[in-house]
Amino acid sequence: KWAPAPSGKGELLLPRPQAEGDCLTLLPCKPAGLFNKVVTVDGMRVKLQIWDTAGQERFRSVTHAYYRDAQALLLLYDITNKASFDNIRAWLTEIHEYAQRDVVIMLLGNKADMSSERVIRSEDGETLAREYGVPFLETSAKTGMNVELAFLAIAKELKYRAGQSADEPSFQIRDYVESQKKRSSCCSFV
Ligand SMILES: Nc1nc2c(ncn2[C@@H]2O[C@H](COP(=O)(O)OP(=O)(O)OP(=O)(O)O)[C@@H](O)[C@H]2O)c(=O)[nH]1
Repeated sequence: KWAPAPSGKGELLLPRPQAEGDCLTLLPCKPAGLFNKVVTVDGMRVKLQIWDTAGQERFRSVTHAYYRDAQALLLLYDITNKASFDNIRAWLTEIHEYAQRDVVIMLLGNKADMSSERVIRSEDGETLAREYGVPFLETSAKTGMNVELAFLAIAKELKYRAGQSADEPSFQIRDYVESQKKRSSCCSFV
């Protein structure tokens, strides 16, 4: 239940709440959740076990243990919140230090439906993703835009890696995402 803080500092102990009652008042009181999602990839059912950090990332209290063994990491920022975007660099640095070397990383700019409150341009997300060589999508949990695609792309990449053989055509997750993604409409026409 208790684990060292990130960045290797070690001495500060932070809670990993497992249930509502485990929380401290200054720390997020929602338990980090585990969810299963099944996606069908080329006729094969792939079960993804998804760990939602449930707000702990805002307190930088997501410990290495949360993502050290993960095969894929979805990094989300909120397109209406600059701080959430600015935090992504720190997480990418941390992930490169502590996550598995071949972890699949995807950058998602969420709340794409909230165009009137947007402060992070789509191009800014694209530029950051390109800098780190990761696929990028803008998503909306409200409308569902690109949500299935994000999970499908991850599942395809993991399935490809698991069964990689010389005669199988190579799968490029960034190309796949670029070819499939829906873009949020920028303008309204009267
Ligand atoms: N319009 C809109 N609202 C969203 C979207 N995603 C989440 N929200 C809203 O934003 C608020 C926060 O959503 P959460 O899913 O709790 O966000 P979170 O970052 O996971 O928060 P924690 O669970 O505390 O980490 C809620 O009111 C959601 O309804 C989205 O894509 N569009």
